Amino acid sequence: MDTHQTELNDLIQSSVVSTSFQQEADKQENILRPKMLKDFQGQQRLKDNLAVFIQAARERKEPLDHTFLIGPPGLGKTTLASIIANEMGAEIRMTSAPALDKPKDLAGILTNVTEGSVFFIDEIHRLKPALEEMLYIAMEDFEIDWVIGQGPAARTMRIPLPKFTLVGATTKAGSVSSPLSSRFGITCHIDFYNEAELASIIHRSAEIMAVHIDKDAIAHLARCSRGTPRIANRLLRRLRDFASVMGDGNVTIPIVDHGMERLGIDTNGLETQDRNILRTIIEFYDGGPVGAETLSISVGEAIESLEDFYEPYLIQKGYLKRTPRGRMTTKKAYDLLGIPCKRNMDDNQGILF
Ligand SMILES: Nc1ncnc2c1ncn2[C@@H]1O[C@H](COP(=O)(O)OP(=O)(O)OP(=O)(O)O)[C@@H](O)[C@H]1O
Ligand SMILES: [Mg+2]
Repeated sequence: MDTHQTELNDLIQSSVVSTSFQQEADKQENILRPKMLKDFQGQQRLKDNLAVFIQAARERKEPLDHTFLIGPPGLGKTTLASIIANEMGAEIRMTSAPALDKPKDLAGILTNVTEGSVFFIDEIHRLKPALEEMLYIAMEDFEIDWVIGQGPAARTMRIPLPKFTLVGATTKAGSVSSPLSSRFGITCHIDFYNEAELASIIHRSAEIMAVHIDKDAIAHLARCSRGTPRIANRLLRRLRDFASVMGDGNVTIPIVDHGMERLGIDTNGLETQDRNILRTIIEFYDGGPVGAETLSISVGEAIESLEDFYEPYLIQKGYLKRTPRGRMTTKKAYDLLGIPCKRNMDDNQGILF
């Protein structure tokens, strides 16, 4: 076998994707993860559309079009990726862009995917440019260009790939290049869940976990869950602990109140760090504008978690605004913290009266 062939075989044999990222995934989370679309609560429009696209692809006996999942952390992107595979009756391979270092890493996976399977890349906005270019061709033409050998002996080989579905997920749609995002045939924006949707998620999780929680307590917990299923489930687990240690095992309104108080979560679902962010902008920067980097240092939070986790919810709830000059608090934030507002908050320049 010539060296070129050996190199090629190595590439095809190498299964560089680390499954450890999957193994490390919170086991508790996996237990509660819905497997099929019918168990995925809320996001009705998204589900209805996806159901049509999946059914149509199945009827045509084709893989589903490449699908782009966009939304803040914990709203169900990974869950939807595996639901897509389950609904298509397809295999799924999961990886995350930061785990893909060299073109070989991506090529190794692409040449190993099976016909009709789902290839999930989490945090796709972090894909390196060279890998992104390889992905363009793979997505569009189902082949990759692979350079074999070095120097004058180098040859480019076009390697055909099986037809697969790429599912890409990101919390930062703005950081994904337009050539990449335009190659997805289906784009799903996942929004924060409303209280009724969260209530049905909590109801379902409580049944799976065999936790007794009354209807009022579910509604109360839904209000405290930041519009996020992952948080709703996490809080439910903590409330189960409080209920079994401090009560009779049943999660009731007093247990929810007690638990939220101990965990530093208010009735708007804001955590200590949310209030700290708002208070810092008001007290240190006179309500803003303040740049994200300065703010992240002031509150001792990584810029990624500030931008991806904390800000989207504060913005959605109307406590914070992103302006070209930085972050600004709104009048609602002053009211929340009980700080008198001396500024005209409609004025983005922040001029005092
Ligand atoms: N629509 C839903 N119905 C029921 N449970 C849900 C739903 N969406 C998410 N969950 C639950 O929330 C948990 C977190 O969801 P998931 O891991 O899919 O979020 P994610 O968007 O991938 O987050 P990240 O950006 O951090 O990767 C899941 O384990 C699942 O139990
Ligand atoms: Mg995920």
